[in-house]
Amino acid sequence: MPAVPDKITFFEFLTPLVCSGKKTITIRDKSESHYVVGSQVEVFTLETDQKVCDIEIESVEPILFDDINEFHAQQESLDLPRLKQLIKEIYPDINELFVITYKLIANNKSLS
Ligand SMILES: CC(=O)Nc1ccn([C@@H]2O[C@H](CO)[C@@H](O)[C@H]2O)c(=O)n1
Repeated sequence: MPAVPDKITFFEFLTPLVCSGKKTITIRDKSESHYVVGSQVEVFTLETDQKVCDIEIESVEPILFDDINEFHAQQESLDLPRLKQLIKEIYPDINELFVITYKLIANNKSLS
């Protein structure tokens, strides 16, 4: 792993939201919290490892699962119950998570 991570994966079904600029945060565990503010990161689909767009990291902040709220859901472009369910599926026993905020820089494909 490079000192400054330059790649992030998302579930394929979420990548249109990331690459259209609708989804501007992701919530990850500690192992994926080492992104550096100001760095550029390539976005790939988890399932097929396809590059879909580039983002720039704007912030990385700790959060507890119980503190995830409507505001995060809006930034995720997901319903809050759906977001919490997804996070519980991905990180079943983890309470200490990180909100990674990013902005879209460039698109690889035109997503319609
Ligand atoms: C290895 C890998 O790709 N992991 C993950 C982990 C999370 N997520 C999404 O981030 C948000 C907060 O967890 C939700 O929208 C999740 O669905 C994702 O797409 N991919």
